[in-house]
This record gives sequence, structure tokens and C-alpha cells, in this order.
Amino acid sequence: MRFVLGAAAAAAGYRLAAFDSIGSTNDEALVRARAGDPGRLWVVTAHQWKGRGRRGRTWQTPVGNLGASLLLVGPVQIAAAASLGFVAGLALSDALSRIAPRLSTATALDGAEAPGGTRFELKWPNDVLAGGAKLAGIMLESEALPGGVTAIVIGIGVNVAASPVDVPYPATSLADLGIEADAGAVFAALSDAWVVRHAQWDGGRGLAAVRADWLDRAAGLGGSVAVRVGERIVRGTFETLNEDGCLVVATEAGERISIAAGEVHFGTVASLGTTS
Ligand SMILES: O=C(O)CCCC[C@@H]1SC[C@@H]2NC(=O)N[C@@H]21
Repeated sequence: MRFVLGAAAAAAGYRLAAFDSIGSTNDEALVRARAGDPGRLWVVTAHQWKGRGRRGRTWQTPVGNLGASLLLVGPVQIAAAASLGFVAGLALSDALSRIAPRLSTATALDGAEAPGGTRFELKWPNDVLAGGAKLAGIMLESEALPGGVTAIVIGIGVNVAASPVDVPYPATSLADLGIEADAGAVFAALSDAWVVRHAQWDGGRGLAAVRADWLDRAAGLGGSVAVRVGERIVRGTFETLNEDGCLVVATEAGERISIAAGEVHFGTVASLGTTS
């Protein structure tokens, strides 16, 4: 697989380290950060054999899927950095909409619009769905480095050629959706879309616009959700995201609960168990 940066990403000074196969692009990015890499580095592959997902899960990247990690290094505030997951989700959905316009009704930041069909949707906190099934996952990691700077690694996994097997959620891939694109094309579009969305975010100053655009593509907004928060299940209506990126759930008891981390299930999902 040949990977190249998009033209806008190259012009903005991003660099690329591409691998035919690697354990985990997130691990490689963190190793490079510890060795003094200045950041703005994409580590990409079309095969991972030790890919990691959120919550300590494994992430499958069979040959032909995309594993990409963006390393940023700087004096970043962790609270602002947490919102980069939303920026990445928007960038990825912009990129996917360019590659598969028939699946998008979303309007990209530059005004490009495409008609009809299934939407790429963003599922809180960091998934991209197509037709209600998980197409991509995003994971943020950070590490304090000497000199008061922080390494932030944004890991993005896209099911391009194949969806994962034996996962406890509906999953899909671009191939399953009938979209002929390879991991290199998805990456080039993603790297360019990132430049545009990162400029919108503007060090956290553009967070209100990012949040509004994210909500515009949110899956399940206004519908019933059951959110697993540790041992507790919160049930209610997915009302909004608050300014800190927490999921706000309105319960039947009239409470508004802000959730910083949890696992969202759409609908009432009786199998999740006890309500609180
Ligand atoms: O659990 C999730 O949904 C997040 C998955 C993130 C997977 C990506 S693939 C590229 C990068 N390298 C990894 O080991 N994980 C992330």
C-alpha cells in the first residue's frame, strides 16, 4: 500500500511515517514522541497486529484497513486536547463524505454538499457510523514529556476492506457498503480534512463551532439512550453535548446528567440491566 499525505497536509508541514505492517501506530507515535519527535507526524499502516482500542480493547486492522495515528507535541492544555477527538471525528466524516458522496448528506466545512442516502454519523464520544454500524473508531492518548510539553496521539482506525469479526456491536466497512476506496485514498483525504478542521478548532478557541458541527452529525440526538457509566446505567434522552464535550442525558425523573465517559447504546436496550 502506498501512502502519501494530501497536498494541504504536506503544505501545512505535516510529515508521514508509513508501514506495510506494524503492531500499533499509536505505540509507534508514542515511541517517537519520547525520542524527541517534534509532532505533526502521521504514522500510518494498512495492517496492525497489536492494534489497541478504547477501554483496553483490541482493535482489529486486517490487511487493507487503515490505522493512522497523528502525533502532536506542544504545550497543550489537556482539557482542550480532549476535544481533539471531536475534531478528528469531523475530519474523518468530511474525508469519507468526499470519498463516498452518495453516502453523505453532511455539508463539509468548505461548503461541499452531496445528496441523499445513508449518512456518516458521529457517535459519542468518538465513533463514525454508517447506516447505524461502526465504520471507524478514534482514540486519544497523551503523555507528559520533558520540558513541559505534552504528546497527544490521535489514533484513527477505519474499516476499509473488512469489518471486524466477533465484536459486540454492529460493524461495517467501506467494502461492505459497496465503496471502492483503498486505505491510501482514505488517508490522503483524512490528512487534508484534518488541516481544515484543526484550523477551525484553533487551539480550542473554535470549540463552539466544532461542537455545533459535531452535533449536526450526531447519531441518536434527541432519541433514547442507555449509557453504561462504570457499573451504573443512565437512561433517558440524548439532549446535547455540553461545552466540555460531556454527553447530556435528560432522564424521565427530570434530571439532566452530564457524562464525561461512558458507553452509549441507542434505544432502551433492556439487556443492559438496572436503571439508575
Ligand atoms: O476503540 C475504538 O473505537 C478506538 C479504536 C482506535 C484504533 C486506532 S487504529 C490506529 C491507532 N493504533 C492503535 O493501536 N489504535 C488506534
